[in-house]
Amino acid sequence: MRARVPAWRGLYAILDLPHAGGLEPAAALAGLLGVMEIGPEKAPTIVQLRAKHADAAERGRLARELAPMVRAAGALLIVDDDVEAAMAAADGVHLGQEDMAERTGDRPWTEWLAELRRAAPPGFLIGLSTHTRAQVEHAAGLDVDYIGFGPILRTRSKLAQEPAVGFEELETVCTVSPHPVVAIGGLGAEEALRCARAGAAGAAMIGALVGATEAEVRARATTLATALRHAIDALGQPPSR
Ligand SMILES: Cc1ncc(COP(=O)(O)OP(=O)(O)O)c(N)n1
Ligand SMILES: Cc1ncsc1CCOP(=O)(O)O
Ligand SMILES: [Mg+2]
Repeated sequence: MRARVPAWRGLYAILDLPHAGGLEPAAALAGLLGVMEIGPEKAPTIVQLRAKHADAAERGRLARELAPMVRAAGALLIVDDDVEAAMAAADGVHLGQEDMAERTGDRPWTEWLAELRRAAPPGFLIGLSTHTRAQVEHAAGLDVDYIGFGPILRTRSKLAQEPAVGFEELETVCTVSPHPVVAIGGLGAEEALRCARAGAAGAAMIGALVGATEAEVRARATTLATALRHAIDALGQPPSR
């Protein structure tokens, strides 16, 4: 996904901080990046830094600390919410509907995104959360690289959450979205396979990737990424685009 034609598919690992397993950010990240050992083309290449409780300075510091580890592993780092930290240190940003509304005010989203593209480095990725079909249709006219869609199921990792959308709705959205669809919310191994079958390009996870040690995180991430990769390969068809 470094180029703006996202052929990427697989596990989208979210490093949610503070880490629920109690690990330091670098240790949790090292666990997630262990999946690169199964080969970049067979592994998740995306890690998102989601640090909702950090202030801008701390998030920027975390992004700068973690980005070299992610790059050294051949993966990509996306920063949640924080355009400035993402542009300074990472490969992309993930924005939600509320993030966009706050950033754009009265301005059309297309105009603000065009400005972001001009300011951002080449290949900078922009992801947008969607929760309804109307939002997916709106996103279809926006210059974003992928959409998140969910929560597919209820999640324990986000307090204020939209209603769960389910797998049937995911399948419909995957057929109508011109952008790759990253499913999110309440996903584990079984659910991720259902997302792949529904046509999702990726499955994003927080809780399923939490462990009390780096080795435990690594084992979870590797198992999930491998299962997802096999399911996608078995489908033998491109994901939603
Ligand atoms: C891949 C992906 N999809 C959706 C989200 C959620 O973003 P948002 O709706 O802005 O909520 P927060 O994560 O910021 O609380 C995501 N982070 N990643
Ligand atoms: C950030 C976010 N946005 C929608 S669901 C969710 C949390 C996903 O976490 P989990 O994989 O633990 O359900
Ligand atoms: Mg957000």
